[in-house]
Order: sequence, then C-alpha cells, then structure tokens
Amino acid sequence: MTFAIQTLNAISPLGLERLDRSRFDVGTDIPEPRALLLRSADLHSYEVPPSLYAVARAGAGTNNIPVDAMAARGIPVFNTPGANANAVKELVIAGMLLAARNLYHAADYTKNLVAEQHLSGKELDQQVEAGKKAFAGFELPGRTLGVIGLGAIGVLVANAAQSLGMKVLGYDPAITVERAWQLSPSVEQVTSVEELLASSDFITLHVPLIEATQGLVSAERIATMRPGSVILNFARGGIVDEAAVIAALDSGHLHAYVNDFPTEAGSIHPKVIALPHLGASTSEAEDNCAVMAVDQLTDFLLHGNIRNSVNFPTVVMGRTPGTTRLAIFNENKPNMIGQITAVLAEAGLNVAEFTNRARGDYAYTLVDVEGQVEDDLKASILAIDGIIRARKV
Ligand SMILES: NC(=O)c1ccc[n+]([C@@H]2O[C@H](COP(=O)([O-])OP(=O)(O)OC[C@H]3O[C@@H](n4cnc5c(N)ncnc54)[C@H](O)[C@@H]3O)[C@@H](O)[C@H]2O)c1
Ligand SMILES: O=C(O)CC[C@@H](O)C(=O)O
Repeated sequence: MTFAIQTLNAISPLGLERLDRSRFDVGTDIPEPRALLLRSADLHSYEVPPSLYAVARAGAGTNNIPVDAMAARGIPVFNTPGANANAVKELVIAGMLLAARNLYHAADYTKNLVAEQHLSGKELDQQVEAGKKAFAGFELPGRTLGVIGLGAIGVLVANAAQSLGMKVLGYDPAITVERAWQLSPSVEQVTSVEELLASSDFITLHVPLIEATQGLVSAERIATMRPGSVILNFARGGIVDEAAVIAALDSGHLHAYVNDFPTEAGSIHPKVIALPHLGASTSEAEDNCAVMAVDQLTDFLLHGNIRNSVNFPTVVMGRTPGTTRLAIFNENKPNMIGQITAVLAEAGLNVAEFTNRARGDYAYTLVDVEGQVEDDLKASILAIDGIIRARKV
C-alpha cells in the first residue's frame, strides 16, 4: 500500500528525498491525498477530503490550519518545533541592529546619492560624511530587551541578546521545564506583560497567534512603553495592533517597528521595517523543517506514532514482530478504553501492547494485537459511540 502526499508549498528536497517512493507518492496535484505537507498555505477554507489522514506543517506556526476542526475528524496536525528557531533568532538580532543603527535609511541615503543625485568621487565622499550624522544610532549593551514568549525562539533570542551585553526580561506564564533549563540564568522572568513593557527598550514577540494573543500589543499597552522603544514582531502580524503602532511611531513615542508581516500601511511607513516573512527562510531552517516534518509524517502513516502534533498527544510505541497494530482516535470520555478492549476480547484477540493518551477533548490509542485481525474488526470499533477514526497500520 502506498500513501499519497500532497505538497502545498515548496518543501526542501532534503526532506522530500527521505520519502521511500515504494511507499509514498508525492506531488502538488493529488486528488485524494492521505497527507498534506505544507508551510504557510492557508487551509481555513480547504475542503477536507475523506482520504486525509494527517497534515504536516514544515514550520512552527499553525494558525494557517484549522487544528480543532482537524482534531474533530481524527486528523493530527504536526509541526516542527525548534527546527527554524535559530533562523528567526538571527533575524531578530539583525532587526535590533537595523533599528538601533538606522541602517535601513542609511543604506537608502547612500544609494540615493549615486542613483538619484549621480554623485561620484570627492563629491560623493563629501556627502557621505556630511549626511551620516542623520543616521547616528545607539548601542545594544546596557539596553533592555523584553521577550514575550519563551519557547524555542524566545529562549534563543533571550540568550543571544544577553550575550551581546543587553539586560533581558522574559515573560511566559507557560514556559516548559525544558525551555526554563535552556534559558540563561541572567534572564529575569517577569510576571506580567505590563511589567515587561514598562521596563524595556526593545520588545520582541515569540508567541503563537491564538485567541489569547490576538492584539496582545494594544494601544493601551503601547502607551506604557518607554519613549523611543522598538517593537520587533517575527511571530505573526495579528499579535500587534499595527494602527496603534503607526500612531505611536508618528507621535514619536516609538522609534521603530520591525516585522515580518508587511501590510499596505506598514510597508510604506518610514519608521517601519517590514520584511517579506523571511524568518524561516534560510537553507538550514528549510532543510531542518522539511526533514522533521517528513519524518514525523511517515512515522505516523507507517506506524501510527504521533510526535509533535499540535492537536493530539504524543503516543509512540515500538513495533512487536508478529502483531497487528490498530490506531484509534476517539473522543475523550469515560469507558472508551473499556469498550475498545471489549471488542478486541470478543474477537478473540490477545493484546500485546496498548497505549492511550488524551489531550483536551480527544484521545488516541495504539494497540498491538497478536496475529492478524479480520477486516470486520475495524467496523466493530467504529461502531462504538465516540470513536472518530480507526485504522489498521
Ligand atoms: N517569522 C517567521 O518566519 C516565523 C518562524 C517561526 C515561528 N514563527 C512564529 O513564532 C511563533 C513562536 O515560535 P516558537 O518556535 O518559539 O514556538 P514555541 O511553541 O516553542 O513557543 C511559543 C511560546 O509562547 C508561549 N506563549 C503562548 N501564549 C503566550 C502568552 N499569551 N504570553 C506569553 N507567552 C505565551 C508558550 O508558552 C511557548 O513557550 C510561532 O507560533 C510562529 O507564529 C514565525
Ligand atoms: O515556512 C515559512 O517560510 C515560514 C514559517 C514560519 O512562519 C513558522 O511559523 O514556522
């Protein structure tokens, strides 16, 4: 049996090469895909075909995918946490330097001297020296960076800024133990966004775009920021009230807004540096994301294992020779396990391994039974109230 995987964005060949072509068909035009492999393609109005088993996002953010609706259909959505974090970290550091040293306008100034004013030689030298004072900037050591979201990217940014001599504040009410261990001990964790904004010269956002973070940087909060501060947004456009930022740039309250999500108003504003969603656009990050996404997807399709899903729990079980594996998605409600095992017992099947984990409203079961199973077993499992999907793997 082969699995058809449809790619909806350009995926690094390093990832695609890992797909064993005797088991996987890959293409951009696949009418009944078993899986989707994508980056930023928007799935919110995608009509999910009954054939679809899984979605793999080669990247971190999954706001382009209706993850809850996918969960309700028993479709895990995978992402690749950390795989592009270094690329984003480097761009954030570049963004701080672009803003602090006015590099964007400075480079424009010199280009203009030649392209528009046609200066050369001594005249050019004179104007270079005469004009440079307009672009004098400030240095990073001693300045404070506030990091909102201490996940894969936020921790790398915090540690890098700290090693550049900055004071770093961090805010993340749900920081994981793993990230807390990675965070430099010199980074001071604060307990509110307000505290962080009031004490920072730069703030950088590294949270997902979800209901709770939509408009997190609001007009009210911007008003509490230090005069002359800089906002860096390499997370998602919707986390910032851009109209409020532009008003604060116009009034002189903010120095600059550096972001990865151009809008009509932002792109042409002289104090906005808007990059074309470049955060993860390095060959290294694209390779890392593609490899991780493909490996997670194939492990799920071939073995039912779930790692790094944003809508189902991690469930991983090694294969036992001589057994048949069933992968079952169900609603998270009482007596589901009892009913599944009762069906297996009725079919005279001996369970070799069994794992069940729940996450929110849904749960996932992997069960290895000894020997082969009859085709009608799947129908008996699907007949249990609350079972969403079942498959022999
Ligand atoms: N510009 C780009 O190309 C690019 C690349 C990668 C990621 N991103 C964006 O950056 C986001 C973060 O990526 P990541 O890899 O660090 O993800 P991550 O999941 O490792 O970290 C996100 C962190 O945000 C925290 N968080 C969630 N809600 C919060 C809140 N209200 N206040 C404070 N902290 C909160 C979480 O606890 C978590 O620690 C992604 O969701 C994506 O939108 C953009
Ligand atoms: O795929 C990309 O180029 C961007 C990915 C980035 O926004 C992410 O959330 O990982």
